[in-house]
Amino acid sequence: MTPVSKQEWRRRIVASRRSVDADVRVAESLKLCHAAADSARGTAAVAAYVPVGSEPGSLDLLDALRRESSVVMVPVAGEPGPLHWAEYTGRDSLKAARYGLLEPTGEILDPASVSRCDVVFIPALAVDLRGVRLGRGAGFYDRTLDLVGTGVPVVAVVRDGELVDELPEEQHDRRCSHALTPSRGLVSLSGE
Ligand SMILES: Nc1nc2c(c(=O)[nH]1)N(C=O)[C@@H](CNc1ccc(C(=O)N[C@@H](CCC(=O)O)C(=O)O)cc1)CN2
Ligand SMILES: Nc1ncnc2c1ncn2[C@@H]1O[C@H](COP(=O)(O)OP(=O)(O)OP(=O)(O)O)[C@@H](O)[C@H]1O
Repeated sequence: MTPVSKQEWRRRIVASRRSVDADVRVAESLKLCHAAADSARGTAAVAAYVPVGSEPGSLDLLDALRRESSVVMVPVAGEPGPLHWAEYTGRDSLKAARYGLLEPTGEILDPASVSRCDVVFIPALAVDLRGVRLGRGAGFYDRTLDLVGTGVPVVAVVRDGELVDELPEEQHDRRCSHALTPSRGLVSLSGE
C-alpha cells in the first residue's frame, strides 16, 4: 500500500536505508561520486552536504566535487530558517555538530552565499518525478532554495528506489529540478 503521510514515508525510507548491506552502500556511493563529479565539472562553486548515518553520498563524493569546482559549500544548521554555509576544505576540517551532523570548522557564510553556486546537491529521503522532495522535516531546505539562482540545478541525491512517482506536497515545499541516483545518474524532473 502506498504510504500517505510524510511521516510514514520518512519511517519507511529510514528503515529501508538502515537495512542496506555495506557492500551495496559502497558500490552506490561510488556511482553517486562519479555522477556528481560529472554534474559539477567546470563549475566555479557548488553546494553539497556532509552525509551522516545511512544518507546516500560520501566524503569521497565531496572530495571529488572539490576537484571539479573551485568552491564546495556545505550547510551549517542553526535554528530552523535558511541554512548558513561553510566551505568544505577537506575531511580533516569537519567536526561533530548539532543534530548528529558533521560541519566544517571554518568561517560561517550567510544564507545568501548559496546564490553563487552553479549546482546545488541536497540531501533527501525521497524525491518524486515532479521534483517534490521529502527531507528530514525541519524545513531547512524549503527556506533555503528561494536563495538559489534562477535556472541553477537543484539536485536531490537519493537511492534508486527513492525516486518515486508521487510524494505528498505541501504549500511551503520547494521543488528540486533533478535527482541524482546511483544507477540513473542525473535525472531531470519535469517540474509539473
Ligand atoms: N547530512 C545532512 N546535513 C544536513 C541536512 C540533512 O538532511 N543531511 N539538513 C537537511 O535539512 C539540514 C539539517 N536538517 C535537520 C533536520 C531535522 C533534524 C531533526 O529533526 N533532528 C531531531 C533530532 C535528530 C537526531 O538527533 O537524531 C530533532 O531535532 O528532534 C536535524 C537536522 C542541514 N544539514
Ligand atoms: N518557507 C518557510 N517558512 C516557514 N516555515 C517553513 C517554511 N518551509 C517549511 N517550513 C516549516 O518547516 C516544517 C517542515 O517542513 P517539511 O516537512 O517540508 O521539511 P523537509 O523539507 O522535509 O525538511 P528539511 O529541508 O529540513 O530536510 C513545516 O511544517 C513548516 O512549518
